[in-house]
Amino acid sequence: MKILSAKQLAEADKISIKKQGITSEELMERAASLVFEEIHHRLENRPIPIKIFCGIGNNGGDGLVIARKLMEHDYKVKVYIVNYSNKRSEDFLSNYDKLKALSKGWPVQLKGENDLPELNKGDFVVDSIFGIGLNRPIEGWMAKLVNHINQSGAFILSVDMPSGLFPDQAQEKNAAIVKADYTLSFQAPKIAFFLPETMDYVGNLQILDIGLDREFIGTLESNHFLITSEYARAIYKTRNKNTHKGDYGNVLIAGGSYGKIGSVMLTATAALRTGTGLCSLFIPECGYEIIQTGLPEAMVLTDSDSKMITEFPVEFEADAICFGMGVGTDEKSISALRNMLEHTRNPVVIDADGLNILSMKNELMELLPENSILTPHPGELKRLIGEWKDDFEMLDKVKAFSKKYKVILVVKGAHTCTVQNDSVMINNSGNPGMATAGSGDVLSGVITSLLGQSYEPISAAVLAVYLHGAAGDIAAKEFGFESLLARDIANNIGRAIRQLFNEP
Ligand SMILES: NC(=O)C1=CN([C@@H]2O[C@H](COP(=O)(O)OP(=O)(O)OC[C@H]3O[C@@H](n4cnc5c(N)ncnc54)[C@H](O)[C@@H]3O)[C@@H](O)[C@H]2O)[C@@H](O)CC1
Ligand SMILES: Nc1ncnc2c1ncn2[C@@H]1O[C@H](COP(=O)(O)OP(=O)(O)O)[C@@H](O)[C@H]1O
Ligand SMILES: [K+]
Repeated sequence: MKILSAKQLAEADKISIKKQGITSEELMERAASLVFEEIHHRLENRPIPIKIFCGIGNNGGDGLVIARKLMEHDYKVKVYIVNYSNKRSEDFLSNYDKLKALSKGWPVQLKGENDLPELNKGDFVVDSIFGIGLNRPIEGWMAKLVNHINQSGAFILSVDMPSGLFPDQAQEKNAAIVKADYTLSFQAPKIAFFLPETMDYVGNLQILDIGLDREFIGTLESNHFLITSEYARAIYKTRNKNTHKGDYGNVLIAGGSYGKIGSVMLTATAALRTGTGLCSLFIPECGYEIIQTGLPEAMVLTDSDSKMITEFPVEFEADAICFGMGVGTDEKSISALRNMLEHTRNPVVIDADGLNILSMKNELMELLPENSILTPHPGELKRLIGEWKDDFEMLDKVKAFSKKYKVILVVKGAHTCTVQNDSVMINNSGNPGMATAGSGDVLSGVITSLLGQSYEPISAAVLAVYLHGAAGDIAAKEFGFESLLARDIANNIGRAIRQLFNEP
């Protein structure tokens, strides 16, 4: 699904109004009615105090429509107009009149910090102050209002955007932004919903299709996409009946050191669970019995060193190679990675200490085969690309790095971003239970497996990230966040694949 900018969405509003022969007020009625329906569906006429904060632009206009519809359904509604200027939008004004006609009274006008209304824990707040029209940070008494709403303990539903959040540009530190429990956003996701510095403002996210012109949206260019299950399904390749293990890749996973053999075991388990035909590990000698006993499906080659990798079996003909988990950064292991890169033409997967080695020995970057996949978490990423001042600069630096070295970066996090050149594919599956040791090792195994099964490198990365998160979600249903182990993610990859086809 395309992630669109505020400018593109405003354009799509305009074009849709024209093509559908409707007024902007009718479009507002349509969009806000969908929000009303979501609220009505959840509250089921319970007498919860609903407090709606409306700005004076079109986001505020949405709030007025929502208020009117809720009143028509006998909800207990109080409307506050955040009256920061006299420039009310036309559609705000006509809905203001409609609301007045219905309620026979005036909404409460807020004009300064002395007007902040009482809010209680059990209240249901609708935040309709600013949407995608925000063009500067919220300041002065309105910032105090935002903090007042945030500290109230009320349930907060934001309409289109949490007010104060820029959809597609960097935010000032300590900016006043509504911290929503739930955001109902119109038509397309906005990038700020997924970036580490701003995702917490959004709460649960739902995108409402307000029926903007599909043809026009199809023509809009965006470098940013949200990975959906439909997209993952389209990438996935089914198996023929007439087939054998040789059709599903022979992968080689090189890693581990004394005390860290578990990492490669997790990677290999995940590769096998993702369908790899033949899985071999290259590990220091100390891991031989551990792997042969713990994972009989895998084959093992050992280094001459008992505790770390010092060489690479360059004669091994692998369909995909993964290097790095648990390796350490000893000079001897660095030469093992150099040796591997000097003898490999196909894209490889580099994770963990493999990435740390690349950061230490920049010249090795030049040896990476085109379209190799690097899977840094934020700490490893900093070592690779240096510090960044905000998430947008981070994305720019990652894009530049991808172009310079012709590699794919999988920037891991709550919403993992897979970056190739200028394009960013954002993942929405997964959960906080996956913040546990070894879950990154599992992801590398899934990616390597798909690479070995002849998926295009970018498809392997994107599908793997999606399935890894979906498998984590299935595992969390069984174990809860706290008990989830990395191996549970690997063991649920099959269920995540079946779920793509609604076969739980
Ligand atoms: N016909 C349409 O265009 C539709 C618009 N919709 C709603 O309209 C919203 C966008 O409306 P608007 O463009 O009117 O913008 P907003 O309602 O988001 O903001 C209103 C105006 O406030 C001013 N402003 C921005 N930041 C400010 C700040 N920090 N302090 C003080 N003033 C500030 C700007 O001049 C801005 O245009 C969407 O988010 C959505 O909720 C929906 O009703 C769908 C249809
Ligand atoms: N809150 C979260 N939501 C979704 N996914 C998460 C979350 N926390 C961690 N993950 C996923 O778990 C993995 C963690 O990887 P990493 O930090 O390398 O762990 P390790 O080094 O222990 O293997 C990544 O794929 C990341 O996207
Ligand atoms: K809002």
